[in-house]
Amino acid sequence: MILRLTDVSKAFGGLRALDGVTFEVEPRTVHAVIGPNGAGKTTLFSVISGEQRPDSGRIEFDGQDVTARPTHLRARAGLVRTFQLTRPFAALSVLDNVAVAAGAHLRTRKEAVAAATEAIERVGLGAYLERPAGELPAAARKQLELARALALRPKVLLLDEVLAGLTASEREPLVTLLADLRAEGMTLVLVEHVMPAVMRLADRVLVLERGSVLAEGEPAAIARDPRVIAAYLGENSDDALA
Ligand SMILES: Nc1ncnc2c1ncn2[C@@H]1O[C@H](COP(=O)(O)OP(=O)(O)OP(=O)(O)O)[C@@H](O)[C@H]1O
Repeated sequence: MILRLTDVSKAFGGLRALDGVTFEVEPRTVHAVIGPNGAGKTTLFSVISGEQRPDSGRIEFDGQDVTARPTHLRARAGLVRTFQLTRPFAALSVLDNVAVAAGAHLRTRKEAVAAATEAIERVGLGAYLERPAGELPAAARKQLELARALALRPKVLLLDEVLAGLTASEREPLVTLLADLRAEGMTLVLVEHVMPAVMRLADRVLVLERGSVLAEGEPAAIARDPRVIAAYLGENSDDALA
């Protein structure tokens, strides 16, 4: 077990964004989190990464209780997230955007630049190293966000809708990269609406509905689960099986 949530709850006023969520992630696996809008997926990522503190419950990462640990220390230990809306420093180069992220965790600028360059090449942005991030098209910004996370050399990478807004041909290399990262030993947790990619990548799928776990299991079983079809997959469930 590399990540475990036990009975995690988080409310905003009277709204229970997370309501007693328990689940476990095995190392070297891909765990997808799906569910309708407002189900609590983003909040789940925020409490795992430490941007928000749960009201109750416990979060363990790599054998340690990190429930009260600040975000930067979780990231330094290898628990890293990406954001759905990417906000790069527009005037800085692609390299500097990633090096700034890496630099918070590495001792020297030289190490940060090396880690950043490696991550940028890995995501396929090598040709844009010196270009201002503000000039990147939307698809490349997604790659930049992924590079910022990879430069931290995560053990567990939390990916927030990294495929959203991309065309099928733009998705393809990213899906391949994620599969490669898993094969190399990284653990991935992804919030994703793109069901064919979820079905292809995920070892396990967690389904959230109104802050609670509706179902958890292997992708094929989840895609057949009548409760999941009713709550989320609906008419697209045939596509999901593809
Ligand atoms: N900071 C906040 N303050 C108040 N309510 C919030 C806050 N963050 C989230 N919520 C509410 O908590 C619920 C869960 O939101 P969350 O963003 O986690 O869902 P989601 O599954 O990520 O949705 P989506 O698929 O639309 O991104 C929603 O009803 C949302 O309006």
